[in-house]
Amino acid sequence: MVIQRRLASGFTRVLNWNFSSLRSKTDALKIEYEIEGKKSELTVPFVWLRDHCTSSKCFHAPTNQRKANCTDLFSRSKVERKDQVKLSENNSIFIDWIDGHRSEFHIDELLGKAISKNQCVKSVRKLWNHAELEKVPEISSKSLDLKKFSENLVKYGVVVINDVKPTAEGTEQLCKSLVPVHDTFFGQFWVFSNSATEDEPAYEDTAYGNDGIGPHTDGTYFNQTPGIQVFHCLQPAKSGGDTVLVDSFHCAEKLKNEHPADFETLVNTKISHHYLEGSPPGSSICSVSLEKPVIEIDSSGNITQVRFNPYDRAPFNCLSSNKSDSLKAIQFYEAYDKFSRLCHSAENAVKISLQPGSVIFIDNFRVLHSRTAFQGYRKMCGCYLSRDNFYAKARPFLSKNIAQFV
Ligand SMILES: C[N+](C)(C)CCCC[C@H](N)C(=O)O
Ligand SMILES: O=C(O)CCC(=O)C(=O)O
Repeated sequence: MVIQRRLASGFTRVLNWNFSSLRSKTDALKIEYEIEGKKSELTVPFVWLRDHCTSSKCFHAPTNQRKANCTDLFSRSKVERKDQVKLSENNSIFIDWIDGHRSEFHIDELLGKAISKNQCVKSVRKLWNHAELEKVPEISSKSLDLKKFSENLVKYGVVVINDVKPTAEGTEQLCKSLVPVHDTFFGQFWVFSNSATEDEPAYEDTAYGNDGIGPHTDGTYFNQTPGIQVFHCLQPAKSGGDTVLVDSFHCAEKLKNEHPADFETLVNTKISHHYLEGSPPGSSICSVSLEKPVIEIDSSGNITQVRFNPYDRAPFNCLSSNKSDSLKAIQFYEAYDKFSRLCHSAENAVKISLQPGSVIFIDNFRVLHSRTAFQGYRKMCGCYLSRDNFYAKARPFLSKNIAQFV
């Protein structure tokens, strides 16, 4: 049945629909539609449609929560006769289900929910290397523009807020006003240096010394990785102690282009990280993550998280009596080595010298941080912030074309 509708251009128009069979004769609806003159079709299982019914019986609009618990979806998702499906003037599809319930689906709403937007994620992030990020984006705390802050963090994975009171209290206040803290055993808010005191407690980690530390993400040994890393250098070192940043998504994309098999290996091999404190190791703090991939991707292939910390890797207990496991270990090391080289390449690094008054926010799922060795006393403060809560708060601020993809 062909339906002609006159609509203003730019709107979606349903051209045709029919029953379609996937597993049984009539378990899906094939919808042919047109957007700006471009024809497409989509086969929508009836069970999907029933699951997305937004009638007040199935959906609680004030909370945007479904009412159904999915225990009887299939028995309710039956449509046997063609006259149980109707198309309205305004491109809504009505379905009268076997149990007498009626659902309405407007085509734009249906397509908006059915088709993944993940293909567009890449256009929102601006991946960078040394040449492409001339300067870490900065904004002032004096007229703190949350939209600008959020957009920079989403785009570049890093942003600096200037004109902050150069105290731990001032920093903590600023952070907590932006996003809820992501607490860990290091505490909600930390003050640390290379010379431990009661106010600047040290943990058994290189961060509390003055050696250089290579690029890494923090908290790889947690299943809930800290989302946003915040640093404020309250007292810079006499020399050294610079921060070096690397966009690991850029490195991962480069790996994917140049060595696709190695990229796949890092996506498909799961490894574990640990943080062990005490004597014997792990007797006072024993944080061990489940096995997770170094590069995590979504169902469209977009990179969603990099967990990279060569230092904090747990024993790689991947071997067995089966030789193919040993071969897989070699493949992993080859891939990890290539990725690590990219993460350590000067071509991909951006150096910044943190100063009192400037607080840096780093997306710990994406941007690696490292520190050069230093001489003299150096005092830092900071915290982890919840990335989920950042996005929950930021999406309404972000321009629509960014918000729907992150
Ligand atoms: C940030 N803070 C100073 C509290 C802890 C630093 C921990 C660094 C650690 N190797 C890791 O990767 O997590
Ligand atoms: O001291 C620094 O600048 C950063 C140390 C570090 O890498 C960390 O805390 O994760």
